Amino acid sequence: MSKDQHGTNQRDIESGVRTDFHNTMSYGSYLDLERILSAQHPVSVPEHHDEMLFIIQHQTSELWLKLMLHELVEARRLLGTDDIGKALKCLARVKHIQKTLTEQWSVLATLTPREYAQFRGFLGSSSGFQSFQYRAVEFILGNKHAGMLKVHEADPKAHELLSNLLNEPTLYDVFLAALARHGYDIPAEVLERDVTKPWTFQESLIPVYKDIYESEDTLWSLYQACEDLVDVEDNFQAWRFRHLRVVQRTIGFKRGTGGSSGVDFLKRALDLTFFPELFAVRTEIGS
Ligand code: HEM
Ligand SMILES: N[C@@H](CC(=O)c1ccccc1NC=O)C(=O)O
Repeated sequence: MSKDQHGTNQRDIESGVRTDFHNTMSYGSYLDLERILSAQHPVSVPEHHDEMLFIIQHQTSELWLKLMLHELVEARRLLGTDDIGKALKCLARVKHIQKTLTEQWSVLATLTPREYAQFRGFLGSSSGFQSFQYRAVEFILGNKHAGMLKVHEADPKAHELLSNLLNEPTLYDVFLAALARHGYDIPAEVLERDVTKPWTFQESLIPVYKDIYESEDTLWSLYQACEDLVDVEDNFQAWRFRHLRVVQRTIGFKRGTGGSSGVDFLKRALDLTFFPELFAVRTEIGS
């Protein structure tokens, strides 16, 4: 191919393209980029090059967590009004956000142990354990823990959000109430449980799920909702596992800045489950 066939290698800006934003909303003003892009404040002295990666990895995670919570709250509301199809739309989005959050660990995994050690001391006792949005997502999915509120006493808005979620039914509570309205036999003690407590395994739900999974008459959207909940739990565990592995390759078995034992503490989260009956029923499913 001759050189001049490549032309100017520059795209003309069409005459219709708007270029004057003195008096009209622009991309940057709509998205408040001035604020977002001036919110990275490395604390290391002298400033460590890799602290920017560390900050942006966390900030982008928090933005995705914000959207994830927004969608989970809406999915819970829609299940409460029997808008199952619309709730599934929200859960589908949640699942994609989770995938993005899990994939983005590979960016932080480029941080070597020595690079991190060079600015870790400047982080003091701050830790992801104090992420109120992460805790809010855990709460709405059923991993309630009243003791976690204490961490947020110095931040009234975060404390209020978590306190509200602690006292409200979880996504799963609302789903089970929807199943009851659709004629499934959900025991009263399940529907009237103390929602401030973590969900615990309910044997009585196994026949309900066996029926949903095996009957030809099951409403497709209810079946799909069960599978979406399984996906959400799977994706959540995948995030926890990637966090654990990145922590292990970065700080080994050092204690966490938040005061925990570190890797060992994170490992114990892998034993937690949001929707245990949806996994247990699989043992019972026949041909
Ligand atoms: C080099 C990077 C990271 C290291 C070494 C690390 C380390 C740790 C450790 C040791 C803990 C246990 C609590 C403690 O004692 O501090 C923890 C908890 C946590 N971290 Fe990270 N972390 C890293 C990156 C991240 C990122 C990018 C996020 C994203 C938001 C995150 C979110 C969390 C959350 C939510 C918890 C609480 C988990 C739970 O309660 O089970 N971490 N982290
Ligand atoms: N817990 C981490 C520190 C850490 O990762 C962190 C520190 C400040 C803000 C967010 C953090 N991310 C996750 O825990 C550590 O022990 O190194």
